[in-house]
Amino acid sequence: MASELESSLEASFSSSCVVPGASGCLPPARSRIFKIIVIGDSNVGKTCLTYRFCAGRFPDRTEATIGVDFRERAVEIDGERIKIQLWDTAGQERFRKSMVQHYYRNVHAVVFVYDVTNAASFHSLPAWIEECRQHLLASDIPRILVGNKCDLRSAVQVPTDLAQKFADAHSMPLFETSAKSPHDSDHVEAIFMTLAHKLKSHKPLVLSQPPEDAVALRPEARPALPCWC
Ligand SMILES: Nc1nc2c(ncn2[C@@H]2O[C@H](COP(=O)(O)OP(=O)(O)OP(=O)(O)O)[C@@H](O)[C@H]2O)c(=O)[nH]1
Repeated sequence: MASELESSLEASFSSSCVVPGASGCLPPARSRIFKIIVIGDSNVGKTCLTYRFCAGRFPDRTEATIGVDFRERAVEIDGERIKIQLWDTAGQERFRKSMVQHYYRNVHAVVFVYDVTNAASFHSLPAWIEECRQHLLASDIPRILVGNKCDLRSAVQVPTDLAQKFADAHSMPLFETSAKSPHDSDHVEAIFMTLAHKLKSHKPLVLSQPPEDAVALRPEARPALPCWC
């Protein structure tokens, strides 16, 4: 499944109409697709965050992710319809092994997640950053840091100023949020939409030739490092 998905991602376009020229069918509306991987320790809430953004609600129940789950949502930014594809990865090492190389192919952005009520999940972040480095993730792709479960105020173990220092040291913006309670702190919707805006402006793709039934893409010359300030 991952490899099928990746081959479609290599094109980074999708079409809402797959029968060119069929009567009554409008010309295909192509959307750019952005692959965002969501990584962090098990139980920090990666599934709930991706579900909140794509389904608009907190899931009734979750189980440990095995391998990877995909969720997708189409959004419109400045008149362009783009697809945000979230790869919800397994936090447990035993459920990651077989899939890990797939996560890191053709990635457009990374979301690092920790649980504000679990200091260990915060202290694991350097290991997740190192994993990205080992998989040769380009240093200029957008990365953000998300502290989840802010609704559990009395149980917070990771103070905001500590998390902010870490984020600053790694040139990432920090968001504190709750997948469960959308009114707490930064809104999950706003976090992913902010990322979508950055991707739209910083990762342009252009058609190399007008396609009939095939699309070839090449990235434009890369702009300078994105500024997250
Ligand atoms: N209170 C609270 N609980 C949350 C929140 N987000 C997730 N949870 C709970 O945390 C637990 C783990 O959530 P998941 O989304 O499955 O965690 P995960 O990071 O995907 O875990 P793995 O799949 O094992 O990597 C579940 O019991 C969720 O209900 C949140 O914002 N607030």
